[in-house]
Amino acid sequence: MDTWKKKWQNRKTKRLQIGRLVYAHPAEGQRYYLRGLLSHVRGATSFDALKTVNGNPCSSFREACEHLGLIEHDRTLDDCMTEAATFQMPSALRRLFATIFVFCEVTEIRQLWDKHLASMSQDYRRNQSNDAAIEQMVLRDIRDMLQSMGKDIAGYGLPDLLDTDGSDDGEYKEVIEEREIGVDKEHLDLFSSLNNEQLAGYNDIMDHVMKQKSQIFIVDGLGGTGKTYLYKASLIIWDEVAMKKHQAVETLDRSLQDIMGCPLPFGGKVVVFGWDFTKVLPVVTRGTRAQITDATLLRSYLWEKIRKISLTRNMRAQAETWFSEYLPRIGNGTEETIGDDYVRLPNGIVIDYTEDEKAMNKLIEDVFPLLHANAKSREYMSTRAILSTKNDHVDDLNDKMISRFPREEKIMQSTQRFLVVSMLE
Ligand SMILES: Nc1ncnc2c1ncn2[C@@H]1O[C@H](COP(=O)(O)OP(=O)(O)OP(=O)(O)O)[C@@H](O)[C@H]1O
Repeated sequence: MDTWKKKWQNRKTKRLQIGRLVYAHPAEGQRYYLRGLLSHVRGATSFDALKTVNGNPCSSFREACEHLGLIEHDRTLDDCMTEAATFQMPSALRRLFATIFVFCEVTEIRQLWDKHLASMSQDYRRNQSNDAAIEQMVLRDIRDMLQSMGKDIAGYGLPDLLDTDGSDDGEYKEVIEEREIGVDKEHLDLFSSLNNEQLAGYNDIMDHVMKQKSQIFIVDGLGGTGKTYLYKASLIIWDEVAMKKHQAVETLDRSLQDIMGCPLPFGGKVVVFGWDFTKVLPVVTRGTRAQITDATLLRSYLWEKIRKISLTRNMRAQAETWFSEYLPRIGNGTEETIGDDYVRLPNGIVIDYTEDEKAMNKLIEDVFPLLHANAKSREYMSTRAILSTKNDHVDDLNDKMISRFPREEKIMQSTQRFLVVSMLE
């Protein structure tokens, strides 16, 4: 390699030398794009040559990078936001915007902002009609996310953020927002339909919540949204805890003791766990039965301290009496077994088996009868599903189902880098 001393000179040593380009961060602008070009364009003899793509001169290193496909065009990022807006919640869109801001080289961030502000602010619009206030709320949220990624929102041409710390009375906006969520009457009315067991459990839990509210804890040094959430919560519900390793629950116990400054279990908070140990247990890679059992909450020092409320009536399968009786027999291990591990499934829920292919087709036809005619019905498609224990079977079933859908298959490469397979008209 030659050396540069006001002009290029041959190296004096004849040994082969391999140089290395210095690193450049995307935020360094032209230097970053120049580095990109130097790493990919062979044989360029000048800066202008680097800026020439397929014989066409570009006005900047960045533009040359764009034409060479080395960086994403602003339009792809715009497409990415537009596409995400069709299925993502506004909070997820704001996070995406912040991620684009930090990790992609957007030249027209303001244009991206103007175009997608409406979709990024939909949730705020429910409780606020003032556009300027809504804009500030979105800006604040994005500012916070950028801060957590080590970037400052100022100086990029976004609207000015008014000087507030984003909280009322020192409260985090997430906490305020949570508190503002209303409960539908439909859900409140469910109380009146609880069965006796459920009602007893509900009253028991609410008694504890009321008692806990009258306790006062001395807290030393509380900070962070998560901590505030936990500190203010009257009741914490953790469903399907049977699938979790007991260490996870013990971590919550210690954290709450720490946050509440109280040595009682879970810092004195009322925590309700939902579980059913006859369902899925924690995953212990290549674990034996004993190791899996050892991982459950049953083996925790907390288990003895937990008050158990049993719900024994199967309300889901009320109409199917035989099923609501059969299922607990399996769970409790009282159903007759074949060998150690097998049980006989009633004929009514089994499809005839002759060979894999035929059985699979029969299964699809049983679960999705008249698929062709109903494929466009949301109600039909969303009320049935085939579950399988193995990914291979899922893939196989998926292929078979897709081939049965009417119209042509289109495969679209998502700008969010997922492969989306859609059935478009
Ligand atoms: N008291 C009730 N009256 C009528 N329907 C009920 C009642 N309780 C529950 N159900 C219905 O039973 C079904 C199961 O309820 P839910 O999901 O709350 O149970 P679960 O124990 O959490 O079930 P899983 O743990 O399997 O998810 C729901 O469709 C629910 O509407």
